[in-house]
Amino acid sequence: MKKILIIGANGFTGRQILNDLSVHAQYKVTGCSLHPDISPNDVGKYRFIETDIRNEADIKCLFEEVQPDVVINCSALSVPDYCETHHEEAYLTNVTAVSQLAVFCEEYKSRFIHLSTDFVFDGKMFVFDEKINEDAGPLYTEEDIPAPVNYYGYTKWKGEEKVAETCSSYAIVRVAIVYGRALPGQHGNIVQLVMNRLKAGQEIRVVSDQWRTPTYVGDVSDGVQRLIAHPTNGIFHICGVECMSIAEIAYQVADYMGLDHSLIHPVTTEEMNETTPRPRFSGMSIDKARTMLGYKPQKLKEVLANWEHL
Ligand SMILES: NC(=O)C1=CN([C@@H]2O[C@H](COP(=O)(O)OP(=O)(O)OC[C@H]3O[C@@H](n4cnc5c(N)ncnc54)[C@H](OP(=O)(O)O)[C@@H]3O)[C@@H](O)[C@H]2O)C=CC1
Ligand SMILES: Cc1cn([C@H]2C[C@H](O)[C@@H](COP(=O)(O)OP(=O)(O)O[C@H]3O[C@@H](C)C(=O)[C@@H](O)[C@H]3O)O2)c(=O)[nH]c1=O
Repeated sequence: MKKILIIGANGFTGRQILNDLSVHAQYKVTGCSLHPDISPNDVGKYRFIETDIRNEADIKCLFEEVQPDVVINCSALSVPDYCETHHEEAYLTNVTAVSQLAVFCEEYKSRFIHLSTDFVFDGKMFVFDEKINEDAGPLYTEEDIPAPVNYYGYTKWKGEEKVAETCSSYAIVRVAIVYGRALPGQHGNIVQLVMNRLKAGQEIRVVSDQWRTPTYVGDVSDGVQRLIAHPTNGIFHICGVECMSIAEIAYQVADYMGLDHSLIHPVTTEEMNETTPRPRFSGMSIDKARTMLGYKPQKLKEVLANWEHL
């Protein structure tokens, strides 16, 4: 039986992976997070340990206790606006703590699966004109060199580097705009936000010039499970297959859920006046994951069609 340790198990992605893995008899799953178990109903299927990964002594106890074969790190300070104004805190969680986890993974011979982001890219290699906007152009591959435009992206890139230089067995899993149904107490996502606003008859402004490859949270979990079974080293883009603007995401939500289109107001990044810079384009190619892992994510409309059963 493989002993799996999921860090950040109260988070949106971490909880999905925790729930999915704990139903499999071949895994003995431990979830760990900073705060108490967000949904303790499923106790018995997994163990839960409260730990602060910024504290080296806590990590040591955790590894000693769990003796993990695989560590899946879904913890992070994951709000770009917060990281932009809290550099020290962001570096501590997204880089220093990750580096410590990597050292312990090496000591305990654990495979380290570490989640990262499309925000390591700046989008500047793409020329934006009418034609390319229609067909978002080439996608970033795992070989492309990061050049983050915000501090969150910088810390995630540095975290990736620590994992790659320390671990003998590792996978870096880059995801983007992770969506699905969040639990109360978890942060939401743009798909859920649009749905809630439109259902309530409220207007929403959405950027029409930021292109992403949105990722269903269940597909992240599927990709991670494939990486447990297929212990290859390196970076993997585990995201959706469709590259679309945030406005296109909003329109698909309205279309497939039968909601009012006219409440959606597309705006440019300039008009949105976001405090944190974001890459205009960060679409990632899943060719590597498709070929090496057999990864086959769902399209947004497929997830929306099944939304009530998620
Ligand atoms: N959501 C998205 O759209 C995207 C996410 N990513 C990346 O994917 C990963 C998962 O993101 P997401 O699901 O949004 O994460 P969340 O923000 O939902 O969850 C992160 C979790 O990390 C835990 N955590 C934070 N600090 C500590 C700490 N010091 N010690 C222990 N646990 C801690 C928190 O625990 P608690 O709740 O107990 O405080 C929280 O539940 C991250 O690496 C993120 O950078 C990348 C691209 C897009
Ligand atoms: C809240 C909101 C967001 N947006 C846009 C901004 C942005 O491009 C997109 C998503 O906004 P969010 O604030 O949810 O997330 P944002 O901080 O842009 O998204 C990121 O999260 C971190 C963790 C990552 O690593 C990234 O990959 C990415 O998914 O939607 C709107 O257009 N209208 C809105 O009302």
